[in-house]
Amino acid sequence: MTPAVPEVVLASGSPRRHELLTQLGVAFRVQVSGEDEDSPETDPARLAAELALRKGRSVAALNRTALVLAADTVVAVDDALLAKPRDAAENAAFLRRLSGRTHQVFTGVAAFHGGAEHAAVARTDVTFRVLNETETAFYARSGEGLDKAGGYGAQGLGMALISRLDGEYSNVVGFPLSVVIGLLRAHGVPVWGTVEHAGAPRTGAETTPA
Ligand SMILES: Cc1cn([C@H]2C[C@H](O)[C@@H](COP(=O)(O)OP(=O)(O)OP(=O)(O)O)O2)c(=O)[nH]c1=O
Repeated sequence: MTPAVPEVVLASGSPRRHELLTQLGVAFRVQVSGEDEDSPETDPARLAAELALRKGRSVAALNRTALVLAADTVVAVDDALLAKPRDAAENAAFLRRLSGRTHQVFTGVAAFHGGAEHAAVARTDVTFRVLNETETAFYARSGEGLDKAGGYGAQGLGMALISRLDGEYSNVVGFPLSVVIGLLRAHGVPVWGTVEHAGAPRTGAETTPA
């Protein structure tokens, strides 16, 4: 009996997530839930998991046989959570807050398949150089940070703001590949053309007779 390879549905509008999943050689469809991201949760790791689960749940309900993946990235500095800046002025304020210190990026990835759901969270510590006002204003005006949690993109010009990363880089840009690859393999989806079961528990709903 060969386990069936489920269709993969990515419940995310993030171009970074599309690109990273494509790079793994996974064929997938995009369906976005448009879930509202408000939550009273203040713990960043729990918030990232909760929002990823919320983003994926409604899409999973519409795609019961597929493996549905959703993600959420949360940037935390001290006790504050930095969402996507509203405008360049708020983006500059975020950068001043991050300048010369270490903050945490958490991405929750949720997987839904055969009626079961599961979320895992990755953490990366990111240290910013001390930024002067000219570079803060320049970066904020570039607009690059506006659609990104924390107000910067480590994959773009924002790379120049960072002096150190502790943890997985792909997690910072919104899709921790170690977690994603583990989830794909656990559900029998080939990564780079290879099916390699991670040994995670499989439910009857995930297998069909060959
Ligand atoms: C810190 C950081 C965040 N980001 C991005 C990743 C996410 O797309 C975004 C965080 O917002 P999210 O709410 O996690 O995701 P999204 O709104 O872009 O997409 P969707 O809800 O449809 O899945 O910030 C970067 O691209 N680079 C970075 O360095």
